[in-house]
Amino acid sequence: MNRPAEQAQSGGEAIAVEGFTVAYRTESGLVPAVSDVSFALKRSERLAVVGESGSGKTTLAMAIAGLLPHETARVDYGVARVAGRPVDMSASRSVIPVRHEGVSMIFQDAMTSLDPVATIAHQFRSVLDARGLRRSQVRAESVGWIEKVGIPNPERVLKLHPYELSGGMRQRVMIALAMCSRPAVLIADEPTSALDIVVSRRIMDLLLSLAVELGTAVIVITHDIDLARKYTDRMLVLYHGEVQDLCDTDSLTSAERSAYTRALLDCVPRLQDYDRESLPTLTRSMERAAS
Ligand SMILES: Nc1ncnc2c1ncn2[C@@H]1O[C@H](COP(=O)(O)OP(=O)(O)OP(=O)(O)O)[C@@H](O)[C@H]1O
Repeated sequence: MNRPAEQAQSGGEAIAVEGFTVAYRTESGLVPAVSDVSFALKRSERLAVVGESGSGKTTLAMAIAGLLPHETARVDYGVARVAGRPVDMSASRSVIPVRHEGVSMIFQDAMTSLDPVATIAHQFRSVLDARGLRRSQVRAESVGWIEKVGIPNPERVLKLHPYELSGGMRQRVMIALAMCSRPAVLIADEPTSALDIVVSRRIMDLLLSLAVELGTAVIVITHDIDLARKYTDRMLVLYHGEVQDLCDTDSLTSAERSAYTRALLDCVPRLQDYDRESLPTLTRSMERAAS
């Protein structure tokens, strides 16, 4: 994909991980969820992580963001850098996970990540205070960010609580809060699956234009292959926690792709398939792709 603004921002490495492996601690011992994942992204690059339910997408995202505590999971890796600096990505020693510096994350449901009892102004303060800004600067930046994400009347919105906003507005506030720390990497876990198709595409357009402006690399976790193909440069396909393919989005349909990736693509519903006798399943499609 050729985006001039993006090229101006690109160049530097945003994130690099090598041999990234995560296992959950359970009563019956360590259960592997992600095995030996390696990738690197430049500033403004966009990676989609796709795969069926349970393939390890969220685990990968949470571990990279630093949101898995030590009691829950063990994280092993060879190399982990964010914005060129080594980062300790072993699961957080604290019971309350501490987000890795330079990595922000947004979730499907803004209500679960916004503090329900704090005003929007308070939530901006708690992020922007970390940058050592004066109170008046925090206020001005908060107003600026609310405007940037397309919400009118920012002074009024700052006084509201999350439950007083619509779902689309909450999602926009969450994006503003995630981006105002100017992260090198933004991880968006199913950012639009709770929204209708029109709002969902608008939110993706907004998120990615901010990422271009700030030179932030974006990792989108999604089940929506069409969304991934429209909005990302590269795809990482996971199955049982293992990488099946890591390729340019444009080459996703190439015959060189793994049987799993081809089966996953075969399961994307298409309008022209309306008269298919039975819907494709991953198991049947994989058998066909492998034969
Ligand atoms: N806290 C946990 N303890 C033990 N196992 C877990 C825990 N959380 C997730 N798992 C397991 O890890 C594997 C990967 O789960 P994960 O949620 O990362 O998959 P996913 O691809 O994000 O799925 P989905 O698309 O449904 O969100 C699954 O087998 C899941 O059951």
